[in-house]
Amino acid sequence: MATRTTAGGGRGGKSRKPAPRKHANRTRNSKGASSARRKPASGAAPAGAAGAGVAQSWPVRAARGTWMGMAHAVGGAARAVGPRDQDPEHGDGEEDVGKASGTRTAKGTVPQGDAAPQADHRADGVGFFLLALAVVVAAREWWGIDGVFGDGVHAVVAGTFGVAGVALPVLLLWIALRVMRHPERARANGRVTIGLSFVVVSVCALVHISEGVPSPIDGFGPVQDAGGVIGYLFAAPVVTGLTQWFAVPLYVLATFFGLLIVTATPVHRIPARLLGVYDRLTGNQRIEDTDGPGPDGDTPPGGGSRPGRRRKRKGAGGYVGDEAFEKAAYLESAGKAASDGRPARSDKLTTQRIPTSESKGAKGAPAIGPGLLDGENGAAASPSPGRKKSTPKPPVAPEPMPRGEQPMFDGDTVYLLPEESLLVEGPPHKTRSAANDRVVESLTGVFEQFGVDAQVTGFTRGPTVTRYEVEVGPKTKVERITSLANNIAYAVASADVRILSPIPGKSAIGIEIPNADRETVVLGDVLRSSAARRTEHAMVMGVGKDVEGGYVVANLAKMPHILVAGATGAGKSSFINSMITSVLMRATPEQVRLVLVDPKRVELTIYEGIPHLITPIITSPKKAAEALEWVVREMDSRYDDLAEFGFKHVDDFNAAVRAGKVKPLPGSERKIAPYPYLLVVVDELADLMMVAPRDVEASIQRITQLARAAGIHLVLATQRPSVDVVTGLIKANVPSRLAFATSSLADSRVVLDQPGAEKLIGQGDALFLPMGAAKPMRVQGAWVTESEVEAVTEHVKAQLKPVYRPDVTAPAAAKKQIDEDIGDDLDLLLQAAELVVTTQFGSTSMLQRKLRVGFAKAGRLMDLLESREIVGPSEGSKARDVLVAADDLPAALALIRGESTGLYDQDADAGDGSAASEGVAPDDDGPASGEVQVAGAMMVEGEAR
Ligand SMILES: Nc1ncnc2c1ncn2[C@@H]1O[C@H](COP(=O)(O)OP(=O)(O)OP(=O)(O)O)[C@@H](O)[C@H]1O
Repeated sequence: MATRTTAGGGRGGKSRKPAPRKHANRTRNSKGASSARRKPASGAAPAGAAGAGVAQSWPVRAARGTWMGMAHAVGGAARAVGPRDQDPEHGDGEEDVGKASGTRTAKGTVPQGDAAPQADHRADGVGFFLLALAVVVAAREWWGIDGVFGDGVHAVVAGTFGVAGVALPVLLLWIALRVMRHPERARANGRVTIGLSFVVVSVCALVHISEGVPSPIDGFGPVQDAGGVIGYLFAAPVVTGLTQWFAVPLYVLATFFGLLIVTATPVHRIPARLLGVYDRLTGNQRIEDTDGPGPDGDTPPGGGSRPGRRRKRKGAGGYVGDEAFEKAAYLESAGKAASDGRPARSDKLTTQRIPTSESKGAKGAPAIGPGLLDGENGAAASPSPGRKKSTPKPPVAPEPMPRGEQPMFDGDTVYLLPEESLLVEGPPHKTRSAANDRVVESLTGVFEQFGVDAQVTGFTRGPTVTRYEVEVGPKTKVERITSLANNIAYAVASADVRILSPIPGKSAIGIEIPNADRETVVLGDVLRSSAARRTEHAMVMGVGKDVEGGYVVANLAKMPHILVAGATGAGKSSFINSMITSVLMRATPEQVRLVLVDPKRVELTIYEGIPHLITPIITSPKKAAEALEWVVREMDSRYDDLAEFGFKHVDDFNAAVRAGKVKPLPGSERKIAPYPYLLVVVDELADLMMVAPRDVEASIQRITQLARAAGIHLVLATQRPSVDVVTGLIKANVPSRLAFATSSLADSRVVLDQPGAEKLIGQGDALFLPMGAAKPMRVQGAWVTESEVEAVTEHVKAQLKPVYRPDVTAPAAAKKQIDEDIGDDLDLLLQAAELVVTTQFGSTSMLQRKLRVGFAKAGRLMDLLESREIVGPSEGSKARDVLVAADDLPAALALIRGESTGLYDQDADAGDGSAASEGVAPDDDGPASGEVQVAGAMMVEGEAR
């Protein structure tokens, strides 16, 4: 079996030898060098065969200059007419068939760097030549211009292609326009040439057969009037050997095949492509693929409503179903390499207007900078000069914002997403290297040595590991291979050999062996891949590359929460960096807001001051615990709004708000605006679990159970995936997992519920188990350098200052009046209550044993439980009666915590956090609830523009 080529290396297949990295670097350097060399010539001299260093006489230079001047003028005109599709993968825009017109650019995107104008020049030269040729051929073949020259042209054209030569001008014109309008698509030229060759040869052969397969021996005239020399050469042998009954279908098929190659259409995508062509012709817009796009209500980063998308996805009731059950991870399909990706986003897509707030004059604060209005709370909203200053400890809880309201970005500001060019391109993907061949030899050697009837039938090379496929003979037990694991490891000199038996979906055993020459997967390439471009959802992040070299991206909104774990140095922080950078690259602060918790104090500092933050980066675990409680309140408050306006998901609510369908209740002055997604990132869960395990666990549980529909998503990272940090409760509610190398098998089991992560090789090598997936997929995490992150954050910070919510890290005003007699024992008391109620066994000695406390302490806890009517009075040595049923445990715990309303009782607590803490009347008070400010933050009216 041949090596599968899935990424960067393109679809060259077996024949294409991947360039070693060194060579790739050299190529890039030489490109840089040559462009530097050419700089003084400033576009006059094309990159040509003459070479920059060869001196040319002035007539030659003048002729070249004139030619290229004309070529460039024509090329420029060709590029200026109409929209140009941008497709980085295939260089052809075929992928874009059926894509919403909003993804096209009116101006077109010019390839970046010094190489871009050079490429344009070269392309113009070639294109202009082809154009001229088309005119010459048309002059003779169409308009019958006579003369010696004309006869010569006819002899060549008709002699070669026969009557099919009539179509040559059209073909030449198409190629010329393609070359001039899309110089960046040069990489696809090989494919297009092969496809066209198939078409031309087949058509000539068919024409020749239809004319009775005339032979040049009988005179050249009939050959010219049939399929020309090409037609003869291809038709005659097949017709002679196999009759025309075979030849005709063969060449019809070959024509069809050629067209598929030219348009880069895999057979299974033919219907979608045809549909796309139909849509294009009729101006219809629809989702291009079944598993691609984000949930309804996604707005393209640049706004712009997408009627087709909505039409297809919206059900009759307007609710699209539980989008979270759609796929969380997108994989680039085989062959869709994107290492040649260039930014395809139009200016339109990267721009978002943040409109002037004519609303809420009472609350609006004065502008503090050009185009910027500060938020409600001047002090809290000012840019954060440094963490210490930006997180002043208020002596009293600051005045919270009204329920549902979020800080607004005001002002007539145009927000531009960062240019994709801020993220560098990585080296091309290798599909095979000498190291792979050596491993194949070693494996074969091991099988021979131990007399096992097995063969390495192929391999797929990923960036970090290669999966070698082994097929065993008919009477050979699969276990014989697995039992050779140690010998294989010895033979290939690597301890990290992982055997998959079988490879899912294949009758073959997979042996994953680290590459001696591993590659770095750069985030920029992942975000430019077709997998990433398939959806414009703001919460899509670049994950990395899988073992087959295909890019993997994931939609954080569909995870809907993820646990990231791995030993120190395994790559968690790098993953979080890639994730946040992905969000910054794709989402405006109006679309996604971040709560970053960084108890380690070093990892996330670089993001301090970005406008996506809803509160300064939280470094204190205690404040982090409070922030989680705020998230719970925020979630409740969003739920209230959804219920009030009759929506089930924040996406639907947002879509309705954007469509102007959500009106404030009569008498209310609420300014209704869409909610942003809220992404809460905790970069060391263990630190939080140390300070307030119960509170943190309770908040996480509540958020993870409910927050999905409210657009709130958690990312929990830890280097200690032990059961006391990742408790059963947390695990049960965080469905997506990403395990980097763990230090033990037990840790791997905690994260993934299965072994495997302990065999990973670190530095971003990970097992990814998105929600709903049966088996984890191995990925090499995307890498983004600090300077790239800095460039991106500088870009976003330069445009908007963060507008912080003042109440995120403030303890809730209504929070718990913990009884004095409990003192510091709250956590223990809660555990005691839980033990007693769940076991229905009121024994002091049990508390002693289970909680590991002394007799005196256990007795005191029991007395406290008695005073709260959880257990009955002491009956000597007998166990006490338990007065609370297991079902009522949450309410009992809430009572101990001093929460006036049941935190766990959803109905009772709807609006509690907000109403009680924010001093507005509770929901059931009609007029007051109508006056509550809505859902404030995200004024995305600008999208309509
Ligand atoms: N995706 C990646 N690609 C290439 N190298 C990586 C990748 N991820 C991590 N590394 C390498 O591993 C080193 C450690 O990574 P990182 O800091 O992300 O680990 P960590 O798991 O966060 O560790 P800690 O828990 O100690 O913070 C990085 O400095 C980098 O050299």
